[in-house]
Amino acid sequence: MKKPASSIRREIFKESCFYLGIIFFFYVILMIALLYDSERSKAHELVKQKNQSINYSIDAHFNDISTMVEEFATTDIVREAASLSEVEHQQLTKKFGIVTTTSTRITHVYAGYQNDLMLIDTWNVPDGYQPSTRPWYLQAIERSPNRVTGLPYRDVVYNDWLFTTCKAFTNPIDGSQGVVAIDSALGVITDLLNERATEYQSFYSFITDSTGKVIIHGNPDLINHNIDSVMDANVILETTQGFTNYRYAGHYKLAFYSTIDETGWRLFTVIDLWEALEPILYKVLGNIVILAFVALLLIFLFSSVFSRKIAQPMQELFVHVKQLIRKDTERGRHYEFPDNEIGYIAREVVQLTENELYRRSQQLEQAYKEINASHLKLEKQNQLLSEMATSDQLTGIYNRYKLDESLQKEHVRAERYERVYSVILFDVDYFKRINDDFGHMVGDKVLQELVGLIQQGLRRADIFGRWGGEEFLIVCPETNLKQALVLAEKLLLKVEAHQFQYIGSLTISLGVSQCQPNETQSHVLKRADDCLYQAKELGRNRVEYLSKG
Ligand SMILES: Nc1nc2c(ncn2[C@@H]2O[C@H](COP(=O)(O)OP(=O)(O)OP(=O)(O)O)[C@@H](O)[C@H]2O)c(=O)[nH]1
Repeated sequence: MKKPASSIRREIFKESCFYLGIIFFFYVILMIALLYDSERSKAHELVKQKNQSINYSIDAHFNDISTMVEEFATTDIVREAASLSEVEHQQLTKKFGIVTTTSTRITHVYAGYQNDLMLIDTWNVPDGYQPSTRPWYLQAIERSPNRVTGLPYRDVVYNDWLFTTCKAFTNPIDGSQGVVAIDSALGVITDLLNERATEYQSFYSFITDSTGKVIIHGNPDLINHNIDSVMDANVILETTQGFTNYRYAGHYKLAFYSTIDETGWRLFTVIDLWEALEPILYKVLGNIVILAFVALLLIFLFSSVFSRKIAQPMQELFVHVKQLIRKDTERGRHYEFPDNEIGYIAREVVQLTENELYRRSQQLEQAYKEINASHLKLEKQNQLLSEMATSDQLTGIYNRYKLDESLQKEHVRAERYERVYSVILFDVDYFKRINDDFGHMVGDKVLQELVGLIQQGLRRADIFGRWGGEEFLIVCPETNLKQALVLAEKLLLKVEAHQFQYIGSLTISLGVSQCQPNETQSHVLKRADDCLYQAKELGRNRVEYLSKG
């Protein structure tokens, strides 16, 4: 039986690998999609939260300052200061100073008047300083009765960027105008902007004013530039807040922008999109490793389970059938096929195979018996043939051919060992008459009866055969003439005394001779024949011999 090219176990392993590979592939795709969505949402959420937190802080900051400015703008001593005395000026300046020192976020609190009176907390106003010409004063007058919040300008003393919140008012005494203002340092806001979101290294924020001009940015060179110089793309910021993606300096950015209510500024919070999505790669790789391990485990599990359930019974069946076909009597361990379709098929196949083998072995056995029988028959026929070749058909004793052969052997043996043997040649007297009187059939019966009678008087070692017609020869090994004569006489008397069926009595004549040294067997026979002839001549029913042997 040809060995199968593959095995069920291998097939199961291959199929498990294939299908689990497909599941693995789709799972990885799904995982990437889900992770992408989750990481993207997380990044969106974080950027938005951070943006809103900064927005609230800045808004709160300017809200406090605006409240103070509003309060100062309605306070009598502030509004009327241009009409008041130096002492009252000092009182107001002192008040401004207290506010400045109690709040770290406030740099200066001051008021400028139409008559160029300048009252400020700690700063020594230089001679000739005209507040009414300063941008903060002019803007506040221009926007009056509204407040101006967060007007950026560069501090003349420290060259720092400051934000002024200011509001114009009218002196109720003389109707002149004035502006009260509070400065807050850029540092307060940049500190807020620079607070990093721990998750993302690329995180930063910047602020533009309502016209799109950059007013606060980590890179000071970009301040006062249009938003176009910060973003490659022309982002249309029509809504008050939202997400935007853009490319800047070769990096994809994710940004959330919102409007700071108090100032009308736009606050942008930005991260590198790659940094947001990078964890996906590591998570996917990590998951792939875990999943590959799980997949291998599952493959191993599936293979072993299916192998046990399907492959093992089939393999056992394969081995079983192979053993049956090879007539391997040394069966392996006993295996109980499962009680399912496979087991059913296996048992049927085993049964069929065993039946077929039994049928074949029966056939073989039958063929073997037939061969044996014909062999026996042949042997019998051979034996018969051999018997026919050496036996006389009528009497069953040795024929002439066998007698010749036996005599020759005995002659050689006697010569070699210097031993003696004798021969007795005898013939039925007047046998022709028996044939004539009783018929040939009776003659045959008489010859058979005579042979039986003679055999009774011989030794086992004597060789007895039919010499021809009604003439018989006895070869007596280790027997000298004297002993042979005794035997011949005995046989003579025995035949004479016997009553034959159909014919009654008959006689025989015998010629006896003993082998002499250096003569041939023919000589021995010739002498016996001569003696027989002589016995016939001398009246029959007698034994004759020559005295020399
Ligand atoms: N029934 C029968 N007769 C045989 C057989 N062989 C030889 N004979 C007969 O035996 C007879 C022998 O006759 P003869 O040779 O004249 O000798 P005899 O009649 O015995 O006379 P003597 O030998 O001289 O006593 C013949 O008639 C043969 O035909 C045989 O196998 N069966």
